[in-house]
Amino acid sequence: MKFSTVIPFSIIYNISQVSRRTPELISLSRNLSHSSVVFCKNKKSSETSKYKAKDNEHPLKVDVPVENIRNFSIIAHVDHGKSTLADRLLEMTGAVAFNSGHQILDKLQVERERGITVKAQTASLDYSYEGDDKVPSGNYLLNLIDTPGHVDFCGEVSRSLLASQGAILLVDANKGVQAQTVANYRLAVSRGLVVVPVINKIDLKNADPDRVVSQLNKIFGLEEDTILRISAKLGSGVEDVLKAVVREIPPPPADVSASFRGLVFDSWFDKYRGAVLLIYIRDGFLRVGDHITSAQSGQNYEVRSLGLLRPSEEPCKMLCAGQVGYMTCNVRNPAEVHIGATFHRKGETVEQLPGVSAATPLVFAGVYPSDQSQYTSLRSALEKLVLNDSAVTMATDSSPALGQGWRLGFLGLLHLEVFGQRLEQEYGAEPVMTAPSVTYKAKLLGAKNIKKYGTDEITFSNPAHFPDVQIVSEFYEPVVTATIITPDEYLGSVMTLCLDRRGQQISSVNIDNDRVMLQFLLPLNEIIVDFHDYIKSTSSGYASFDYESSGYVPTKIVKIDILLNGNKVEELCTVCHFSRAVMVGRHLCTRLRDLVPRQLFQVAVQAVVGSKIVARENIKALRKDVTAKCYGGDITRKMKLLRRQAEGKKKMRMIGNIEVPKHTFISVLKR
Ligand SMILES: Nc1nc2c(ncn2[C@@H]2O[C@H](COP(=O)(O)OP(=O)(O)OP(=O)(O)O)[C@@H](O)[C@H]2O)c(=O)[nH]1
Repeated sequence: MKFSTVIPFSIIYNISQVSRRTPELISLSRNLSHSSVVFCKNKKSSETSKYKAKDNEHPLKVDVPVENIRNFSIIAHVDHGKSTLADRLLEMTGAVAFNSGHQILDKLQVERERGITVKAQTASLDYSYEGDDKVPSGNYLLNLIDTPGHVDFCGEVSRSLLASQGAILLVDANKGVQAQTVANYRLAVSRGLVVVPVINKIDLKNADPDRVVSQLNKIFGLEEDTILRISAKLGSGVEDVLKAVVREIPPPPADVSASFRGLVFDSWFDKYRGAVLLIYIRDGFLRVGDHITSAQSGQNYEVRSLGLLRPSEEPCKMLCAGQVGYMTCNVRNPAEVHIGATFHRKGETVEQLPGVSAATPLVFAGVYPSDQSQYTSLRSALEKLVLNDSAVTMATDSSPALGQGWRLGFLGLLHLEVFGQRLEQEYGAEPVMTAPSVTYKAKLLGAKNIKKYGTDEITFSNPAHFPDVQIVSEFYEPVVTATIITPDEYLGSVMTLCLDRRGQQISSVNIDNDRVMLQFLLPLNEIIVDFHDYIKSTSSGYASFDYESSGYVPTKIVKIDILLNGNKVEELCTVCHFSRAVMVGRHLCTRLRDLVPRQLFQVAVQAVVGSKIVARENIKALRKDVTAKCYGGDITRKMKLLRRQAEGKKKMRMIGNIEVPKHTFISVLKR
């Protein structure tokens, strides 16, 4: 069977001008052996590409039918070698030169600094397959998506899988199956993807691939002969991965002859072109100049540019069914972009493609400009960054101390940290980020209160919105099911840590001779700040941890108010479990004692729950030496001066109002 056919662009264009849905066109396009990929190449890439133009008269070529396209993601636990494998695949397929640099797809500064992937990246690769009993030889177009491994970026993995029919599941030959391996495998299988299991780092001295094979077999039921063994670093066995992708992963279920349907699964902002959308063409084709509509918002656009990522942008005039590429259509307002939206041709009605359900944010933090004059520029930076990181939710908020700002929702603490770092590095913004919190629920008492709020259950993440306990029958807090895989020897300390954090054990399974997989139900509030660090330090870095949201459970939470000299400071209040109130109160009081500037009189810092004071610190008074002018003389003279000073201070304390500078609030509120 011959796949490559060259069609002058003008023919395709003219046919489609007549009518896209006529039976003639459908049969013609089928006869053209699924003329699915039409793209132009710039001079440089056409030299390196395996798809050499058959004539130089026209820059457009038709190659690679849908049957020869493979869309796949690389999924794994953190640091199991996804980006390294992606580099090797790019090199072996000629997309980049050999040894062109480390981690080509980790483009962000934050990724290079931290050595982790935080953003899924796409690359289209050309691969010439020799053929076997299952698939014929030919030129294949492989669309690879390198995904992040950390649990906080699972939203990226989830979106990447939307545009994939298969996934390479990478497992470290030394560390074996880890918590995120389990989570990613389950996610891929639940989406109906074909999983290609690959054991990486077999070159390591203490690699034990046989043990990993038995783990994969025990946990996922994967057969030994389907598991590949490679060293992504050295490149050994990587060719087999390419072959397995072509052999095992099915082509996209695309219909070239149907009306155009495309799914937006990622986007970023370009200051010249507006929003750049990463689109998976499910059916039909899309050309520059086409008029399209977003099924989600009903808004119309004209396609300004199209292209493939190889891995840098390579413009083309057309994208066809099965392909993954980028598109710009002069979207200036980032809020118009909906990840998971289906695009179709203007005036047509199509069935929407299944999108992604929005990731549920678990951790919330306030973001405020350090100066209100920077409000507009910070808003624009936030909107652009949220466009690139659609797992973040954004709602306006205000604080008496920090002014107008936003309350942002994140998938975890690392996500929050990375977002703050990207804001600074990519947009030069230096906002104030407040301490993270979670969303609580409160069931209301009495018909009057239910009528007042319009509901019998209110939710709040901002401690300032904590309802009056008199009107609440029950509080609820979010919990997660945590999966922890740890070596036997650390089992005791890991379990102690979980129980300390109010955890309830669900299960414990031995996954091999020296590793245990634990499942715990843990309150989210207990793990958002430092749980991951503690797990790593109690297990010398060997245990891995992953979690998924498990709804809400009844709880006893209290609001801690902070009083300065008897006056309540609303912005400093916080919410915690009643058993932690004394500890949290003490911590806040100590911080304030060190941060609030000393006054001429002593100031009491108190942490109060309801009417009970749970912690107190004193900020000592500034002492003026009123006896400085008394050289020698009678002691009673000195005593008189000191007595007068003490009386004055007492008066001041009664009427004195403390001036707390803004930076003190910022230091206490921020993490
Ligand atoms: N010895 C050896 N080291 C490897 C191999 N593959 C990757 N590494 C190393 O493992 C570390 C992590 O590799 P990455 O490719 O960044 O891992 P990753 O899965 O992309 O990491 P995240 O995206 O942050 O989850 C790097 O130091 C790599 O050099 C291999 O086959 N052998």
